[in-house]
Amino acid sequence: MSGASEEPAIETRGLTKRFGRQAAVDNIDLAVPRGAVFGFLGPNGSGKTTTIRVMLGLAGATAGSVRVLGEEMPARLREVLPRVGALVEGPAFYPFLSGADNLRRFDTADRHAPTRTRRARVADALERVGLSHAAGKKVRAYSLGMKQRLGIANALLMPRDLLVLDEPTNGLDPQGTREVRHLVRSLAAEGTTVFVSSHLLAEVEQICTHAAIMSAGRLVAQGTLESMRRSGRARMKLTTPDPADAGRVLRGLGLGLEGDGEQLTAPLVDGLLPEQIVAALVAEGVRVRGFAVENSTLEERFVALTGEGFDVVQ
Ligand SMILES: Nc1ncnc2c1ncn2[C@@H]1O[C@H](COP(=O)(O)OP(=O)(O)OP(=O)(O)O)[C@@H](O)[C@H]1O
Repeated sequence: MSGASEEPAIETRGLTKRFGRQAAVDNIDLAVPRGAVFGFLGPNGSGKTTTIRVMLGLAGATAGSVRVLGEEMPARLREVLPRVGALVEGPAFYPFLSGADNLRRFDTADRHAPTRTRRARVADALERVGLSHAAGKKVRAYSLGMKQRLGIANALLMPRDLLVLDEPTNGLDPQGTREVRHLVRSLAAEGTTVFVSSHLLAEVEQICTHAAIMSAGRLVAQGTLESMRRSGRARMKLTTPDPADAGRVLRGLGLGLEGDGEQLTAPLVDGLLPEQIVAALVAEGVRVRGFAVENSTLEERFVALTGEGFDVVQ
């Protein structure tokens, strides 16, 4: 049993989904560890939603395999889905029913959900997403953000081992975004694995432990946030009143300089330690006022891997 619990929460092997000749998802091997908050990043159209749909059995794969919570999908769909909460393309709510009544309807349709505790379950889910005050309001009067949160409440009606959220903060105002972030953190603290797709880098940096980057249907990077930052090239940053001399020394060490004036930066190169750079500068009489080594940011990694800029809205 312990072996099973150590299997990744989601694992794909060679997963491919074609629409005609286009591979929307192209041979991806994704591994989402249990307990992770996993950010699934990529520009629009890179294949995130298609991957999620195939993962959840909403669409069939052209090739490859998917395991969710240690079970083969879609063969074990009926066993797996009750353990998975999902928000994909917003569920269809009845606009003329209240938020609470809509959740009750979804809960009624779930054969695993006991009737006796329905009322409390719905109230709890609404409270978790900050919608208690609007429980009795008709959904047609909800803002987009409120509908989004109601969708998450729906995914949270029953305890879940895995929560899959496709762009959960789309359309949310800053307050709503903060609430969703807070919610994701508290779910993770309770041990739920959260898989969240996003094109918002800041969001992923703030809440995720792991991330993967999609580009044109391919998985171009995945791992812990730390490892993704590390795998980019670190840079040195020098402040000196002697930029001309410093430039000469740094170029002599094989560093490609950027910047001018008193601030010089350069990507570090293999086999040259920061302390060796400082020693060489000092030996040549360059006055070092400041010296720092900075890891690449996730944004730099993303741009380097996908060739696209990133929407860094908070
Ligand atoms: N049902 C479909 N039929 C044909 N092509 C599709 C279909 N669904 C998606 N695609 C195409 O597959 C590619 C990947 O789309 P997908 O929606 O998975 O990307 P995404 O990364 O989720 O982007 P977005 O954030 O815009 O939803 C796109 O080029 C899209 O046009």
